Amino acid sequence: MLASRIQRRAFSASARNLSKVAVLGAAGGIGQPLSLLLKLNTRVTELALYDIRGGPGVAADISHVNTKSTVKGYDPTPSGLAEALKGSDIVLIPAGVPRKPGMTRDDLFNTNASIVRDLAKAVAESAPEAKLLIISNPVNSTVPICAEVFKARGVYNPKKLFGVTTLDVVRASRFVSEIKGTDPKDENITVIGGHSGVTIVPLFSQSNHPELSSNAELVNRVQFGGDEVVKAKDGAGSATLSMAFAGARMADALLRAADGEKGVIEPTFVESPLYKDQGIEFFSTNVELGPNGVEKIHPIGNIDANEQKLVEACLGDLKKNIAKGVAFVQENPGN
Ligand SMILES: NC(=O)c1ccc[n+]([C@@H]2O[C@H](COP(=O)([O-])OP(=O)(O)OC[C@H]3O[C@@H](n4cnc5c(N)ncnc54)[C@H](O)[C@@H]3O)[C@@H](O)[C@H]2O)c1
Ligand SMILES: O=C(O)C[C@H](O)C(=O)O
Repeated sequence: MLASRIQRRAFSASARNLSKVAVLGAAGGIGQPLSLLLKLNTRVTELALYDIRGGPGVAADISHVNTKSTVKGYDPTPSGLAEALKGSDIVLIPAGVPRKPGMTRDDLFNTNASIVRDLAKAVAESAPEAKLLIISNPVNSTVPICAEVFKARGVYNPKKLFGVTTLDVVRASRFVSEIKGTDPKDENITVIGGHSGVTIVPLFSQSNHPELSSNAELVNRVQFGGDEVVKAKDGAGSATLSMAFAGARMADALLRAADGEKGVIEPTFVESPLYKDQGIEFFSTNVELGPNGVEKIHPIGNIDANEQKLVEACLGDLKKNIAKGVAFVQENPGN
């Protein structure tokens, strides 16, 4: 009995991968708490923190947290960025500007598109095998930007590129638990589509509370939850702490899948066959994760008439957002 427990423990320890995780934009509002949460994740063995300002300071601070992983901050130079990326298994990108009240995520495109394009180039050159998690908005466009950059360099692997939509799932679960007086851990809400306004489609008909799909106020709150935070922060940015939590959850899901855990499923914005016939290359649904990233893309499943209308509204906007990202790289390939 004891021997088999020891054997099992020895197996799980030896089966664990060494995992280097890099955060690009690590000194920002999301980057700092995200890096801290990654420092607390025992599956992370090496944490590489890069930012155009403040990376080494954040790294020195976090490195005093007494968990086993090593933490290093890198200089804001091309060679610092390359060093940070080299050997990374997972790269998270929260670099870029956040919204102010009155702005849409698409209003961030002009600034963030080139930031993400240039960081994606560095990832394609220094860590083409890494799983790349894009947080920078507008996610519906920044993910296609990364795909184009990778394609141009012949290193695109659609199984390894993810738009992080986990915050929508986190919010949906929390908002439902507030209405129903339940524990959010028991409220698993699938959210599909993209990550902005009407492209965010919660599927309450598939949850413990199917009747909530007709609760227009709740659906609207999930779709525009980001605006709530932007308004409350009153010019000081958008969601950072809840986003760090969500980003750390997505990274953990990939780390668990890489360690061989089966049945790890998260909704995430990936290249998807589901609406390709309508010219929509990327879509978020539940995705089963494995050691190589995307293992299986789930279909949207049964949805009710309310949700069908939401999906229709989503597809139009999503198609435009994706096309904008693709066109940007084609017209502005950069260096
Ligand atoms: N996907 C989501 O659900 C989600 C949620 C919240 C915020 N966001 C987005 O995340 C992004 C960051 O938000 P924030 O609140 O952390 O902003 P922030 O301004 O606090 O931090 C951004 C950081 O990026 C750094 N940066 C800028 N250009 C860089 C570059 N070329 N290389 C490396 N670092 C660079 C900045 O120095 C800064 O430290 C925004 O675009 C925001 O809209 C996405
Ligand atoms: O709302 C934003 O601009 C940030 C983020 O996308 C969010 O959903 O909170």
